[in-house]
Formats: sequence, C-alpha cells, structure tokens
Amino acid sequence: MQQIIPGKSVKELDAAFIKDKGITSYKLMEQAALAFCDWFVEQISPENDLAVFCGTGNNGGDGMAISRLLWERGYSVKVFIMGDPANGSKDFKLNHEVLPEAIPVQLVENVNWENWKAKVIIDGVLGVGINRPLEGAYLDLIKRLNNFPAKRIAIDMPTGLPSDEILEGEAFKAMFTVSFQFPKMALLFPEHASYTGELVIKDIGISPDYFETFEPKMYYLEKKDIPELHKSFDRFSHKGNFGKVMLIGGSYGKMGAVRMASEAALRTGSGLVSCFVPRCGIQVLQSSLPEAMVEVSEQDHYLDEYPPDNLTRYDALGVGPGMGQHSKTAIMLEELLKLYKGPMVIDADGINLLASHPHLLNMLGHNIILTPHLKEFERLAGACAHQRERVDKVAEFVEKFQCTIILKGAHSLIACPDGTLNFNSSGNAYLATGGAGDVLTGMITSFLGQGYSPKEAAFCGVYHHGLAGELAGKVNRRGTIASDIIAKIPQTYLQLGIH
Ligand SMILES: NC(=O)C1=CN([C@@H]2O[C@H](COP(=O)(O)OP(=O)(O)OC[C@H]3O[C@@H](n4cnc5c(N)ncnc54)[C@H](O)[C@@H]3O)[C@@H](O)[C@H]2O)[C@@H](O)CC1
Ligand SMILES: [K+]
Repeated sequence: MQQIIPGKSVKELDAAFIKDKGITSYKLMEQAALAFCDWFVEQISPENDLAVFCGTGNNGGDGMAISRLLWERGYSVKVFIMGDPANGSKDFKLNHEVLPEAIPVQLVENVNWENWKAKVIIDGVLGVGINRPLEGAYLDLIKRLNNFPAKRIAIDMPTGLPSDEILEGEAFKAMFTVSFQFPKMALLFPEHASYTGELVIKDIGISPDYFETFEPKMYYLEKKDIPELHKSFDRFSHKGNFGKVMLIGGSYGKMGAVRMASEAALRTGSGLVSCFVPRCGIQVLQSSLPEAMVEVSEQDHYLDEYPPDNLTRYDALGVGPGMGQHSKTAIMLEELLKLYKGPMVIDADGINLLASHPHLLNMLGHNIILTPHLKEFERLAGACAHQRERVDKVAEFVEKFQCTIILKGAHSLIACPDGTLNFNSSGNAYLATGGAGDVLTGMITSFLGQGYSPKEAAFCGVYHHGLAGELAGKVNRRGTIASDIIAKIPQTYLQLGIH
C-alpha cells in the first residue's frame, strides 16, 4: 500500500531515492513533470491556452518543466513567475534555463491583469515547502486566480494549503490537484474539499520501501491493493464457507436500515443471512427480503434486553442499523458484548448507545469494528475542531480500546489496532445518502463472516462500498439512493477481477 508521509519529510525521501538510484534531482523532477503531463493531455485538449504560475522553489521547477513538456506537445503556454528567479532553487533555475525561448515568460508583478486571459491555470507557485499562511503578493495572486473564470489545476498541492494541517487563510481553489506519488494528508480533509478539487495521484517511481522508515504509519488504500486481500472460493465451496451472519437492529419506523444492511450482506456474498428485529419487523423483512431469515425480540417496537439465542451459530454479527436507543436495547448490547466472542460490526444507534453507556467501551477489542460518521465519533470521543484533530483522536481511541474504527466520510479513515491509519480512495459525493452507512455495515459483516480478518474486512468493505457508490452514481447521479449502491455490489467484484 502507498504510505502517506508528512510534507516536511518529502525532501528526505527524495534525497534517499536520488542517492540510491544514482539519478539527479533534476531527473526526478522531470519524472514528476512527465507524470503530470501524461494525465493532463488526457484531460485538456491543445486548443486551450495555458497560464502556468511558477514560484521559485521546486514546485515552480515542476511548473517550468511542465510548461516545456506541454509546449512540446503542442499547447500554447505562457509562464508567470512569482518571486525573484535569481533566488530560485537549483532545479527551478535549471528548468528556467532550458525553457524554450518561444514560451513567453513574465514576472507576476509586471502582469497587466486587464484583458488578461487563459483557459487553464496551472498552479506551480508553492507545494509542500509552504511554511506559513499566504500574505502580500502571494495572497493577492491566489485570490485573483481563484476569481478568474478558468479551469484551475494544482501541481502537487494547491498553493497555500499546508500538507498536514488545517488551512489558515486562503489557498488556490483547484478543480484538480495532481499530487506526486502519495496524497498529502491535508488533501484528504473534508474542510479542504473546495481547494483540492478532484484528487489525482501520479506515481513518480519512488517504490514503497523508501517510505518505510517514516512515521506515522499512514496509508492510502487504492484499487490495486484490494484483489490480494480477497479469499478465493472454488466450485466445491458450500454456503458454510461463505459465512453465516446476523444483522441485529431495527425499531418501529426504522426497519429499512436493517433490511438494507441484510441485503448488502447477501450481495457481498454471505451464504446465510439472519436478522434479529423487534416483532413489528417480521412482515417487512419476510416480504421484502425473502433470502433472509428472521428472528424476533419479545417487544413489538424495539429490541428488548435479551440477545438472540445461541449466538455461536453465527460467524459474524452486525449491530445497530435502525436499532433505536431504548434503555432495554442498551442492556441487550451489553449482553451481546459479554456473550459473543466472534467478530462484530457496531454502527449507528449501536455507537450512540456506546456513547451514552461509556462503561461498555471497555468491552471493545480486536474483534470489533465501529463505523461512526463524524458526529457519531464525536459523541464517543468528544468534540473536535476539525479533521486534523479528529484523526488524532481516532488514533488515540483505537490505541486505548484496541478495536478498529472506520471514520466515515469522503476518504473514510480506517484506524486499526496495529497502529496504522488508512485512508480510502474510492467513492464520491453520491454516497452521502440515507442508508449508505447501513449498506456498509452489511458489507463488512459479510466479509467478517466469510473469514476475513477485521482489517481485511474493513478494507474490502470500505473500498467495495465506495466503488459501488461510484458505479451507482454514474447512472443515477444526484438521484442515487442506498438501494442503488447495493445493486452495484456484484459489479464491484467484476471491476476488481474477483470471481
Ligand atoms: N526532488 C524534489 O524535491 C521533488 C520535488 N517536487 C516538487 O517540489 C515541491 C516542494 O518544493 P520546495 O521544497 O522547493 O518548496 P516549494 O516550492 O513548495 O516552496 C518554495 C519555498 O517557498 C517558501 N515559502 C514557504 N511558505 C511561503 C509563503 N507562505 N509565501 C511565500 N513563500 C513561502 C519557502 O522558503 C519554500 O521553501 C513539491 O511540492 C513538488 O511539487 C517534485 O518535483 C518531485 C521531486
Ligand atoms: K502548487
């Protein structure tokens, strides 16, 4: 998996790579520029005139190299330099020197903005070298570019965005950020969505072993990582191999949640799916999901204090969807935690009950995966000012209670008891729809039931869920509903080449 390291470590990483490979830093910059251009030519046709803004550090060096390479590929390019080129970094200067004379170059301070035009703005002003908020001429430039009607593309980082912290002040509002080798952590924060735009990661050839010495252990979960996590089944496999799981939840008016989680478990491949619901749920489930078996609790409208009998029948449990927060249900959850030693996902009202009965937290452990969204997590662990703080709190929580946490959102964070923090790459905004979380619970429960470890189940569940959302979103766009995501689960296996 691709490791994410702090922006301040990038120089050290590059230096180790360059030394080891016996190449120059200029060559590495050229590789980065080529990777950017390979992506660019697929997106933007040469009819568009380009304005490339370059600082005088290595981000500006990238900008210069990209200007040359795109000009060679037939684009009309103009270069604008922010800062004093005489004080530029070594590789900025080298790339400045080899810039073809046909490319016009101007200092930003000399630009007459009246009648200035460009269809595409490429931001190579500052990258991971940023060490303070933008001010003065830098701030003026970025504000101007943000208001300009052009397509905006950032090289490595949008200028002004710190690589690992929350933005203070202003930054370039990119529609696309093409980041080299790994996503800088701040590009994954929800607060920065309008600055990062669509995130593209381009490999520049630095292999994973160069990352290993760096802390913290943060990773980016990508499509290529998923197939090897999957178990293979053959034609002699029987439904027992695919696991027997139970989804526990539902309450009066919220039976859909447990129904969707159960269908998602079936679509993810579970051999047998049972539900445990209040009495009022039996008709709903039996008539809308005939593949699932149903057991009922004594009460009509909520789950009473007694968990289902004989829990050892199940390979995994998923608890919480639509469950409500009745005090009797809290007792049932406590009993479950006492009695069931197999793997378990706890979601939604299950998490809310943990938050309102904190003594239960000490019963968590390696076999348990919690799947809170941001607000549910804050109910568990206290309010957080922003995602940076939340990431730290998630890591602390997991260290303390030794369970897995999946903090849901764009780039869901999977924090594991082995100390790793893993950000997901799949998914899109169409996943933000009622019931999508229930679908995720069903999927992870299914993987646990199929014998995947909690870490493998969390990775596969989150990745496939995001991918199903992407596939559903392609067809249904803003009209995507959770059932559409369920319907696309089988196709995610096809897309990943898994049988
Ligand atoms: N060999 C390498 O080091 C590679 C670097 N790459 C590029 O190099 C970039 C990092 O380059 P640098 O380390 O030179 O840093 P940057 O080019 O990001 O920044 C240059 C300098 O700007 C100054 N600065 C910081 N904050 C400022 C502010 N708010 N206002 C004005 N000036 C400010 C700092 O002195 C900083 O060193 C990466 O983001 C990436 O684009 C890529 O070419 C890949 C290879
Ligand atoms: K930039």
